[in-house]
Parts: sequence; C-alpha cells; structure tokens
Amino acid sequence: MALEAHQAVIASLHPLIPDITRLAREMRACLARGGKVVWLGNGGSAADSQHLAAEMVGRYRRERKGLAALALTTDTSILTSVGNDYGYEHIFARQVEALCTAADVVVGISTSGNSRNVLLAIAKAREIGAYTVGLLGGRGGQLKETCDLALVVGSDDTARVQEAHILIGHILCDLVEGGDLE
Ligand SMILES: O=C(CO)[C@@H](O)[C@H](O)[C@H](O)[C@H](O)COP(=O)(O)O
Ligand SMILES: [Zn+2]
Repeated sequence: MALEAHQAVIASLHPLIPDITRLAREMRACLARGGKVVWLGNGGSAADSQHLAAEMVGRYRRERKGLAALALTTDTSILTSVGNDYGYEHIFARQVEALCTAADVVVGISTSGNSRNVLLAIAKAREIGAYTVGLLGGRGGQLKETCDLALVVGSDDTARVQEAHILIGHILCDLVEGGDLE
C-alpha cells in the first residue's frame, strides 16, 4: 500500500511537466527583469520555502551568481508582531505588501490550497501585479482559483504531496539556474 501511494504521486507529476517548464521560464524572466522569487507556506511548506529560497540565493548544482529569492517564513520578529497585532492570517500578506513588486514571482505552497494566510498573501501579490503561483495538493482548494498558475499534486496524503512539492522545487531550481528548457 505504501509503495502504491508513492507510485500514484509519481504518476500524477507527469501531467505537470509543461506547467513546471512554464514556471521555470516565468522565474527566469522575473530574475532577468530584476524581480525576485518569493516563497511562503506553513509547517512543512515553510521548510520547503526556506529550502528553495536557499537553493536560489546559494547554489543548487551550478556555479553562478546568487539568484534573488526570499522565504517569508524566517523572520520571527515580523511573524510574531504581525501575527500578534493583526492576526496569523496576515503574516505573509503584510510582508508581500511591504516587500513585493510587480516584477516578482510569488509562490504559495499549500497541500490543502485553503490556508487563509497563504490565500491572503496570494491575493495581495495579485493586487500588486506580481505573477502568482500555487504549489498545491488535493484538488487545489481555493488557491487553485486565485493564482495565475496552479501546480496541483493530485493526492490527499499531505506527506506525499509535500514530497512531490520538493521534487518539483528541485526541478525548478535546476531549470532556473541553467538547465535545458527546450
Ligand atoms: O509537515 C506537515 C505535515 O506533513 C505539517 O507541518 C503541515 O505542513 C501543517 O499542518 C500545515 O499547517 C498544513 O498547511 P497546508 O499545507 O494545508 O497549507
Ligand atoms: Zn511534514
């Protein structure tokens, strides 16, 4: 049963390849125009956000200049003050308002697609004019309807979705830092 669950998720990634390639192109164009790639999410997806921002600022495989990327999950002073003063649902949207521009790509990672703080952040990013992306699971939740591009891993198993998300993230890093996009 466990192996079957993995196989089902791996199979569900195949149809996403054209959209993964499309997103890598969007990220490359964003970086070329002076924008940045912004990642956000809760729990395991917060860890993914930090992991993927680090791959871009630091290095995935190739020696190249640092790429502009940021995780909105790391500054405990901002997270606690905004959470305390305005509410937990605003912890990402407030940072998007403060830090993002229309040149940016903003990626919300959510296995349910329904986390309120991710929804509000993506709504704010759209308002600003950034290119918005949902890295999602299940049937995509509300986020699927509200972002410019939704990558939905079609499983309700949170752990399997998270594993697929980090695989997609690594593929994106590879393509963005110079992998073959043809
Ligand atoms: O890592 C896990 C479960 O594997 C948890 O920390 C999980 O990320 C948290 O429950 C999140 O709050 C779930 O949020 P979301 O993916 O539905 O947006
Ligand atoms: Zn987890």
